[in-house]
Amino acid sequence: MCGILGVVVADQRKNVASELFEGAMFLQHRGQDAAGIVTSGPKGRFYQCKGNGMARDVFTQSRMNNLIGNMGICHLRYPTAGSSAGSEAQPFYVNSPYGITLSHNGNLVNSNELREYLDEVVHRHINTDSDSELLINIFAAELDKFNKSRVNNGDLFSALTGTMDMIRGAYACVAMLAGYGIIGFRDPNGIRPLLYGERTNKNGTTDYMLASESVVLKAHGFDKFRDIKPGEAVIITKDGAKPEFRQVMAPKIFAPDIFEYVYFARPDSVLDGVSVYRSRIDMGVKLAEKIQRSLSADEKIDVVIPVPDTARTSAFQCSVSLNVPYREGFVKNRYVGRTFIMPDQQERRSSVRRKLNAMDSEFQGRNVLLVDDSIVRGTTSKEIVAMAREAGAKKVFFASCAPPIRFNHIYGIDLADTKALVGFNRDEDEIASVIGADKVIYQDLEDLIDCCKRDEIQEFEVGVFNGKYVTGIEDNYIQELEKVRAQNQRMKEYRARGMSLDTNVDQEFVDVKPDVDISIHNSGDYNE
Ligand SMILES: O=P(O)(O)OC[C@H]1O[C@H](OP(=O)(O)OP(=O)(O)O)[C@H](O)[C@@H]1O
Ligand SMILES: NC(=O)CC[C@H](N)C(=O)O
Ligand SMILES: [Mg+2]
Repeated sequence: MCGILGVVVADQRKNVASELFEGAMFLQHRGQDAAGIVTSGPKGRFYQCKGNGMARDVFTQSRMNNLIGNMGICHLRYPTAGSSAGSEAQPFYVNSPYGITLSHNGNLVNSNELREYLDEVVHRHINTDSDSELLINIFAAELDKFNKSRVNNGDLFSALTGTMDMIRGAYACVAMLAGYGIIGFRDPNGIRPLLYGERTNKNGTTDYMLASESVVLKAHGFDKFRDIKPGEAVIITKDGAKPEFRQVMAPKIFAPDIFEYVYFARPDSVLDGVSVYRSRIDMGVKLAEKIQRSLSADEKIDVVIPVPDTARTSAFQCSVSLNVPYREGFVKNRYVGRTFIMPDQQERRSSVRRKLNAMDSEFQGRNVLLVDDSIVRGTTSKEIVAMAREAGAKKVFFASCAPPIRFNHIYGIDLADTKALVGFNRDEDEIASVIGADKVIYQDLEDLIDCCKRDEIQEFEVGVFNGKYVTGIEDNYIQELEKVRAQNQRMKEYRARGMSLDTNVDQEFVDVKPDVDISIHNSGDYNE
């Protein structure tokens, strides 16, 4: 689940790069694997800086100095399709037609079909395994159909209609046309979030921002903001004209991904009118009710302890509702990022202990209720339960604000293959025994939906819990996804064992891209 951002400032002499960098810091939790900025400056030229790593590592001062122009877009990547190769870092760029660059959050679920079309019908070269590269090329091919030396807003909107007719899946995007402006659009189910905001300058001019989460807009003074609607697009030109909005595709069932509220988004964001913080408070209330129904009289809880960081809001409310003391029994190392979105399982496992440390005083001789937002692979929960026992806990109950995750997430959250999910083919007692807890208590799906539901949103994308995906998927999509994930994983292990691909080529790796590959326009390398 990536973070995307776009800014156009009215003052044409100003460089927008530093504002994009600061905005990226507010979206870092959405993607830690790669970061990129592209700006558009004089003569309609693009200036790019991107590569693997966190924003602060990729966007060094000297690189930032080279990013000129009063408009630009940014991307924080958490790979969910293809690999984590440097060449798949975004924004993507195509030079024809007009020079387009694009940042994508989400996943396309008809990649095979699109790849075939791009190759056989419109003859466009695809250089990576990324679905986002397919998306930018489909948009470029649609724009090409006008065969004009210059396009206008109407053409761009029509090309987006053509693009949305072809692509299937989840997508919130910010694109930029060289020397022209930035474009935001969101899939017709509104699965992934995207907001638009305005900031009025002292001289009466207006700056514009597009971002994945409201927290960026607020922090940067874009205080007039709203969500882009499902199937809607906006074009913000660099000349200061009033932005134009258009419904480029009729909206379908409005079904934002519920996982944004469970785990992904920052608590201080409001997405599609729903406060992430409030929804997590409500999750704590409902979870407490479920816990009361699930525990017998002799299963007494002495203390509620959150699994930092995301679960803290719900855990606190849960303790209030249960009328049981709340204690921060695990201290989080603030220098370790989110473990779940790390691409490598080995790294995820060792990170849990580096990230969290148990204080014996809060566990010793007590029956503890550990509260987490979700249990995915069980990596965190297994370690956490062991740490609670090592710290002297008598009984360890484990509660999850989300229901059991039993299916793939196919819209931009790399939740692991079904077989790697601890909830796959296991009931709650079996899960408790795998993670070593005395009991596991899960939120019911209807309750979770109730916590997020508002008048305007009645449905949510909840495929990870029930296997029903709002867009449907192309045949073999999941098998293909799992195959590529497994190949990437084996490739990493293969390299970790120091085996050279040149001397010992395994047939299955022949079509897997190396971790660091080069390309012409989308190179992951950057110059100082
Ligand atoms: O079952 P697992 O595979 O371990 O995944 C679930 C855990 O991963 C996430 O935490 P993470 O450390 O990524 O982020 P956080 O600090 O925001 O809680 C999530 O909040 C759970 O704690
Ligand atoms: N998490 C995301 O939104 C990822 C976007 C895109 N599918 C990629 O892998 O780069
Ligand atoms: Mg967590």
